[in-house]
Amino acid sequence: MEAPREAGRGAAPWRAMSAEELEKQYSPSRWAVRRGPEETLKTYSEIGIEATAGARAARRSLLGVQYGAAAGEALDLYLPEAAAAAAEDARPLFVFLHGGYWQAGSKDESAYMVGPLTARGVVVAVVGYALAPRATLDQMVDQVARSIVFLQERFPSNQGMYLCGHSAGAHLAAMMLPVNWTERPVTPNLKAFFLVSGVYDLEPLVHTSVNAPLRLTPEDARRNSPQRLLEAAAAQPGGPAGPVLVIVGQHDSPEFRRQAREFCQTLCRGGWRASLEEVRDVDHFEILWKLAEQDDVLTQIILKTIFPEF
Ligand SMILES: N[C@@H](CC(=O)c1ccccc1NC=O)C(=O)O
Repeated sequence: MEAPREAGRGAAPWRAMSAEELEKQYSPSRWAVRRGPEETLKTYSEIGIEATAGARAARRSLLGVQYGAAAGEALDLYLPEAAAAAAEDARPLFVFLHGGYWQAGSKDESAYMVGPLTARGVVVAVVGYALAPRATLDQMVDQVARSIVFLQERFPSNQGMYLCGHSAGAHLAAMMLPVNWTERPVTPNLKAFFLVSGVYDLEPLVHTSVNAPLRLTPEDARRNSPQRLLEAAAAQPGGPAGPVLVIVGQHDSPEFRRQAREFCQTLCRGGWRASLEEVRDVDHFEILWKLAEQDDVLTQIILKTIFPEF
């Protein structure tokens, strides 16, 4: 059975796929090369829990800081070595959004990168957001925007805000690109985006099991697709923010890799300083859990973006 098609929409390859193939393309664990799907997801969770416990044991942290009044609107802050409190404001701020298809995952098992980044004096914020079916995608996008405003107000002298998301979190981070911050209480000092193994055109997901708790219509999907929004918009009002690194694993599925390529092309056409980074020999999950390693290639890309002079 072929995935439903809408007359007039482009010849995107996913439209010619069977429902079974589409389901597989958007099941990242089925593309892991070193372990089966179940073991992959189990390892991903174990490493996330272990890295987060390690970060909370080794670093000063402020947990469950509410950026909004609703349930789920909280973030964790991880602070570098005991700098003078005032100095914390004048540091780079790395903001992370976890994956889990907007229906799973949490800030409490996502502090993978805290060790290497705080060791270099970077403040790390791991943002939580409400999940489906309790929250809609539109509400999650608004929560992320409000968390970024909150962080800018909490760290007004920050040396740059670096927004990173993995998988569904990369989607939520990408949805910040078209935001007109003049309509928000403060304009964040966004210096770069790291979009890791994301989805940017959500319409294919409407026809997979991912959509069960989200219940997106094709219109909901298009409204929440940065690929669609940025095709129509030029670079961010007031000029493009800093570099946008669209990152994908060599062993991500062909659809995830196509989405990364096409989104990067759209950004470049819109005047953004975007680049495509394919990380060799990692799958959808290894690409993230290796951020716990100081010498990991993606850790080094992030650090060289934050500290170009080093
Ligand atoms: N059921 C999915 C799980 C998944 O896609 C996922 C799991 C953890 C973190 C991110 C994920 N993907 C997108 O956000 C799979 O089979 O790969």
